[in-house]
Amino acid sequence: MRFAVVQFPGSNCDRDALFAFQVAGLKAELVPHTETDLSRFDGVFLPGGFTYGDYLRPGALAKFAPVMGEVERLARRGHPVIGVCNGFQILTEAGLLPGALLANLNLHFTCKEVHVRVERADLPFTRAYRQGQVLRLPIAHAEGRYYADPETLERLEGEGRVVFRYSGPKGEVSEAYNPNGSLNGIAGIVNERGNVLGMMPHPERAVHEVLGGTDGLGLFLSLAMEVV
Ligand SMILES: NC(=O)CC[C@H](N)C(=O)O
Repeated sequence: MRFAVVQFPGSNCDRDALFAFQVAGLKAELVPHTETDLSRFDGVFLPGGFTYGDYLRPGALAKFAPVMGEVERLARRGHPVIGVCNGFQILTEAGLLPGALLANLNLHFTCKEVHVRVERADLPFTRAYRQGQVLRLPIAHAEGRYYADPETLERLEGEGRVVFRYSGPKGEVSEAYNPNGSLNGIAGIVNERGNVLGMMPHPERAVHEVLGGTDGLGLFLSLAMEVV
């Protein structure tokens, strides 16, 4: 499997993502936001950062980048598409995932380690984990509060599309462990088809002991298990 890691103006987690793919033994390449042909890739990763300075809203300008037509095409064809942090914001702005990422309830940029519970371990992104497994991952965002209207939220929960939920170290879900005020403690979701993932925590920053943890590696190893 070969992955494209898209570099938008203002991306800052692109090289971390590339490193994570390499640690998992996957082929990945950086591609510019101006790329209009991703046909040589099997999947695409939209990294975190501050694309276009987060002007208007995070992701609101990046969704118009030339590469996004190809991202949509890959998503429609069922290829894995992953958006982390700013990448998640871009996927919601582009309409590839429902809902929105609003300003954190505390109105602060929050950079710390949190725990998330794996709610679905049967997806191309999570099959190296167990359902209910608790991961320790870093977050670093000012606008990570997941919001969706009540009907959408009910659908997401009913269809099992919440993939990661903020929790305590033992998997306890409570507002005390919700770092940004996300509805239902949602940290990551998938689309209906299960091939487009958006998440606020950074798995690519937790793939080696030297980074302080390896709990994010499972996401990349899961993709490596995928047979194309
Ligand atoms: N690390 C990131 O991707 C930051 C996301 C976004 N720019 C925010 O602060 O909400």
